Amino acid sequence: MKNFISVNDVADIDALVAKALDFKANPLTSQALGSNKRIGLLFLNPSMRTRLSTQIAAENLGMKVIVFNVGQDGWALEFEDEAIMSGNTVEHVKDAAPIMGKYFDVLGIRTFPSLQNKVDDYSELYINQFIKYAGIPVLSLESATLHPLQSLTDIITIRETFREKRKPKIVLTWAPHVKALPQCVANSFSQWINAWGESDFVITHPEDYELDEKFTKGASIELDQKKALKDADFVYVKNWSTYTDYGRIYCNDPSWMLTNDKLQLTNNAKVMHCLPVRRNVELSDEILDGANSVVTRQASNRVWAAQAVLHELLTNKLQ
Ligand SMILES: NCCC[C@H](NC(=O)CCC(=O)O)C(=O)O
Ligand SMILES: NC(=O)OP(=O)(O)O
Repeated sequence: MKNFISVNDVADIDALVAKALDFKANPLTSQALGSNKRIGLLFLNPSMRTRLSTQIAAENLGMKVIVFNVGQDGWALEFEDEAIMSGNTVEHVKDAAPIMGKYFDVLGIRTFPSLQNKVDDYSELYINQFIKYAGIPVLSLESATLHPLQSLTDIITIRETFREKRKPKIVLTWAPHVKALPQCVANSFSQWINAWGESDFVITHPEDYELDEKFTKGASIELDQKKALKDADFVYVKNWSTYTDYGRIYCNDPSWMLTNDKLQLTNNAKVMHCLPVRRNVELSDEILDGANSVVTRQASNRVWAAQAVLHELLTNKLQ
């Protein structure tokens, strides 16, 4: 694995999940691999779980870690090639990234979409510019359209929670929110679950909230949430803003929020969410505090996902 930007960088999802679960059982088995290696974690946007879990994962592998809140503490970066930098941006990624490539062995980057310009966001300009100019492996800590460390964690959590021989039914359901949020968690979850191919996968959302087909192709789309939830083994709850008419809130119908009543339709489903979550807007207290929620387990698995991926990046780098 050269970079970790999407599921397309993964040769074998099940093998990566197995590696993560091995690290969960024995966190410190590969301390020598990362010794004398340094990772830089660049945040252009806020983060709690990704920031902490990736640091812990890197330390478990013996790496040194520097976290840099570029968005807050660094010079404002320019990403457009041939830009005339007479505005607010101070330093071009073309100048900054090669320096980071000298300071670090691996570079992690967290960016969000603007939700203003679909073409720009979906071109993944920021992360691609870092890949182009840093010259070292780049790890997505969530980008404009995808969140691969989250999705790997989600599959790890499903794998360790579901013990039956048959394929689980997994439902990704849209939920209400007060803000226009990125599509990245939903895109990425769809992309990974489809590539994994080990489930009956259904996506449910209000009309006009369809995601980019590039990620959802292979899933069944069911606009009736109650029908979709029937016999589900896992319900993944997430808000996203509209994709087609980009970055808008068309619906804020509170009846889309998952409640215990709706959970009755499922096969006693485990409920998942990437977090952070707005309680009693996106997900009810009764679900989050109830026995079916696995959100804390899911977030704790972020360490093992990051550790498995860093192990792959370091192993590839040493070859
Ligand atoms: N890193 C995981 C999720 C990040 C982002 N959530 C947010 O921006 C929440 C903001 C708020 O609730 O105000 C999202 O949904 O894609
Ligand atoms: N789920 C997730 O990525 O959380 P943070 O935004 O806190 O990193």
